[in-house]
Amino acid sequence: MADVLDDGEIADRLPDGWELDGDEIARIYEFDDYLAGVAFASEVGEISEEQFHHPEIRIRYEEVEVRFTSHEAGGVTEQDLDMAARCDELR
Ligand SMILES: C[C@H](O)[C@H](O)[C@H]1CNC2=NC(N)=NC(=O)C2=N1
Repeated sequence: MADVLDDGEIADRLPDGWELDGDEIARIYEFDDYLAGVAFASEVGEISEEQFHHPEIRIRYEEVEVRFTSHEAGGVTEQDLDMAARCDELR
């Protein structure tokens, strides 16, 4: 099982635009219209299934919030940081 990172390690390595919120990392992506956000959420779902590491995704009008944590490990791990970078690459 992956090791949980401490707040300092996370702060040092969190990609721009992401924030640490408790035992999760989160980012809100903005879009010009609702369906662009829906399409992005679907792409996030696809890479999450590929990596078998799944976020909470909240789709709102013109924005999508993505939140990662490693449930089994009980906090933020390398996998979460990796998935954050992968989500950013979709933009
Ligand atoms: C049984 C467990 O849910 C699976 O091993 C995977 C599925 N996707 C997952 N996603 C996330 N974010 N954390 C997990 O610990 C996790 N575990």
